[in-house]
Amino acid sequence: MTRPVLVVAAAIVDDLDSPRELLAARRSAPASLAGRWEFPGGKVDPGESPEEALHRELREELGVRVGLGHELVGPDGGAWRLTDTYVMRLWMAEIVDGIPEPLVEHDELQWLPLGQWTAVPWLDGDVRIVEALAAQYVTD
Ligand SMILES: Nc1nc2c([nH]c(=O)n2[C@H]2C[C@H](O)[C@@H](COP(=O)(O)OP(=O)(O)OP(=O)(O)O)O2)c(=O)[nH]1
Repeated sequence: MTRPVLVVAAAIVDDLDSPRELLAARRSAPASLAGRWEFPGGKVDPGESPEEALHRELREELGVRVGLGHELVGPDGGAWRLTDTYVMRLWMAEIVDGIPEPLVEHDELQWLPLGQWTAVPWLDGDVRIVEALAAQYVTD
């Protein structure tokens, strides 16, 4: 069996200490994934640490600089299995510079209010992740 490819992504929230809104990104490509929502991020390049890759992807995809919070540790060796090919690690994050825009790979961004984090059609592999995330932050 070949090793899964590591994807790193961010659950970008308005405030790491008290999240009210989560940033979801709608994929524009490839056609099989277009129209579904995901956590911004991407694959780790050779020689990069996961955190370096995440900062690079967020700069390229959204034009923002972020501060990272805790990692949402998954059930698959600490990560989240997405498909036969991909496994993902996900960090909480907060924007420290820039206004996010859908620069590449996405055609829309949406700040989802707490209580509505599962309300858009996420990629199949992300559904259980966003449910686990939402369960951490209960609406008052
Ligand atoms: N970024 C991201 N990818 C996800 C998520 N959920 C999910 O199943 N994936 C899948 C979609 C892709 O098949 C794969 C990651 O690929 P990607 O297209 O984001 O990676 P990348 O930015 O490095 O892409 P590229 O340079 O190779 O075009 O993981 C998610 O929440 N975020």
